[in-house]
Amino acid sequence: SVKAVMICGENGKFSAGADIKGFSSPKRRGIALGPIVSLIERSEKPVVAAIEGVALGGGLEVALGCHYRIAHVKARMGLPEVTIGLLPGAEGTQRLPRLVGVPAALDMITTGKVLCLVIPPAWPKTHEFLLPMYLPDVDALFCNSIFLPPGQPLGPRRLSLKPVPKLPNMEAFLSEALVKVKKQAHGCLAPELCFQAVKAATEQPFADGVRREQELFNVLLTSGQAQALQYAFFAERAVQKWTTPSGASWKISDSVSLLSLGLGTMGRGIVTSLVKAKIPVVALEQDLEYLNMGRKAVMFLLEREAMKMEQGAQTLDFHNPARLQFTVDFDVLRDVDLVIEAVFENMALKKEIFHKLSRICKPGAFLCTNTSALNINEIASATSRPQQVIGTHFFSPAHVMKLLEIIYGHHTSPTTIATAMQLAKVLKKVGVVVGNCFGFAGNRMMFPYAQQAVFLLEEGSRPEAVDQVIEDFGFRIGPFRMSDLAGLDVGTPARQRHGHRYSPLPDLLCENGRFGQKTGKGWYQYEKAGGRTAKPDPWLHSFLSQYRDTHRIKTRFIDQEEILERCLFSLINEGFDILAEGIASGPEHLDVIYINGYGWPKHRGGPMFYASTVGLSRILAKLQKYSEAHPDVPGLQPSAFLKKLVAMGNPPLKEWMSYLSRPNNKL
Ligand SMILES: C[C@H](O)[C@H](C)C(=O)SCCNC(=O)CCNC(=O)[C@H](O)C(C)(C)COP(=O)([O-])OP(=O)([O-])OC[C@H]1O[C@@H](n2cnc3c(N)ncnc32)[C@H](O)[C@@H]1OP(=O)([O-])[O-]
Repeated sequence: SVKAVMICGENGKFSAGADIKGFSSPKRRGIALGPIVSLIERSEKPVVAAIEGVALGGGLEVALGCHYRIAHVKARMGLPEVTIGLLPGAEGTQRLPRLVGVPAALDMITTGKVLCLVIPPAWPKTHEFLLPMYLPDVDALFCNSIFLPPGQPLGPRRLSLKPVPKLPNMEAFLSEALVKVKKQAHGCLAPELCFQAVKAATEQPFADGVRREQELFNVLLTSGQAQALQYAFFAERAVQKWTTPSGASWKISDSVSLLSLGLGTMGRGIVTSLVKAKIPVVALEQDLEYLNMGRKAVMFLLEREAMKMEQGAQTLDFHNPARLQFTVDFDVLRDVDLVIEAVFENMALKKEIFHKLSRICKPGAFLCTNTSALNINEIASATSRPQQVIGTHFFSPAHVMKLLEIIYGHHTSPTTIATAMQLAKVLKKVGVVVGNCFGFAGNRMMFPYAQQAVFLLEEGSRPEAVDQVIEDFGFRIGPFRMSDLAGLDVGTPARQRHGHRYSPLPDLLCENGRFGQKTGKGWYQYEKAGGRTAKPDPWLHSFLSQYRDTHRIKTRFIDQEEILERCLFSLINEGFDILAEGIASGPEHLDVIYINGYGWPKHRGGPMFYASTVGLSRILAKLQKYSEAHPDVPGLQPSAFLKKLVAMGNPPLKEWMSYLSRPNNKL
């Protein structure tokens, strides 16, 4: 008597796919999802997938095995397996191309993009995928089952029986698509294997394609990259549940409307970020000249962002003064809930501004500083409300980079921290709460890394050699290309004197007018000032050899392993000190910071996860070797916490913090 079967989710969600936690456990439980999807498809009764909320991964694959799919207009669908180092393993790589064609299927599966329904006016009702049906009451739909004309044969509704739509130039299309997939993978395996699975659908019958899909899935499942990406998935969620040594925790939060202050490079990106998040903003500059320059830059960025937004998605309303206003008048700050200061990295200037803010802003207003390293407590001491002062360290370009490092001072209240975390969420950024020290967490780990890179030049290497090793590891950009991009005159590595080795190389280049891309030469040479194409520079090579002669530095050939280890292990070493001091509350926090703020390759999980895969004993042994060779470089002396973990038998990353009796919190 059954007329049709309806598969739907609960709580307004269809399904987010397989339980990712299940993949990391060696003994994966239960039978595979693929055969279940095929069983659904073989049903003699019509099966309809009623999609609300999300249909992701295995969830969408179940829907593809149904004969009909109907979706709520706000439903979101995708096959995001590639983002966790896998591929759709329930026959999705074979069914999706049969439904939407190879180009669309490849795009979805190799990028993991999640699609919203964009309902064009003249929606072709025959195109049943993403059929825009409201589901006010799934049961009513079920009773009516209005979609299923009686007696319609189910054969044509079974995607596995449908041929993959042909392309006139399939071979050429696929080879071009493969080049693009490889280019965007940056060393990550999954995108290319996703491509291979979809390619199999164009060449083999369904059953053979499914076998090929399973082979490729199993290769990825056991790859270290899948474990690293799944670790990063949960780490990004773990950092939302922040706590501080003083006992503040994530369970409280507040809403904000806000004003940003200062329109330097960072300020422009921050304003753009806020306007994109539909937060009313007033941008304030020191004088009209700077204000007009800043306004022009912000409007340019916003025009570009508006063009990038999907057609039909909400537009950016930034011509409306109620949404975005520019001024030089400090008095405008009276009514705002939150201020973000983004002026020059000068403590005296920041204290002067915070003193002024403290007098002008309403009592409940939060005062945030975008400083990248300066002492939050000292800035807060210039106000009468230190409990409402916090660091909100954006990363350049602020409207693109996902990381927002949130730094609490000694007096910062839990509500202030929670409000800053809420701001990160509203800006669709990843907020990470850390303690106050020079360089906080991210930059503090970056100092020894950048310092080692320059020392390697002194000892015989070249910028292009160091950058090559770091970029082959998976970083988008090596330390010297980064330094040229940021400008050598901006924040050179922390100079350590008092008997500790330091390198004047960056300053000497500046004295030679070599600031990087902005002057057309720095560690590399460029086609022109502002040029982007870095070319090795013979001038620099001879400058380095003269420099070595002057300082009587005996040069030697430095192999790739030493370059990688001295840069990354010194960064990781600093991370262990940061954990021991309670500046960060767990290794996941440092990994999320590096993945989202410094371009650490996500498929390697982050510096601390990477350390756990290399093995702490190996890292300790290498640091001991390098610090014996360079006794005047503190950054290479192994962290006491690292030594303790090795002495305790290399516990897994999840247990590291339990070995800290009580972090000697410096706050
Ligand atoms: C066979 C098949 O081919 C293959 C092999 C697969 O199917 S592989 C799996 C493919 N599916 C995915 O990749 C989807 C991943 N999830 C998401 O994209 C998002 O979660 C979301 C669905 C869009 C909701 O976002 P949200 O912002 O509203 O909440 P949240 O904070 O992200 O998540 C809320 C809580 O749910 C947890 N969670 C979410 N998705 C999960 C999943 N797939 N597995 C395990 N836990 C998950 C998450 O850790 C958090 O836990 P806690 O921190 O609260 O303890």
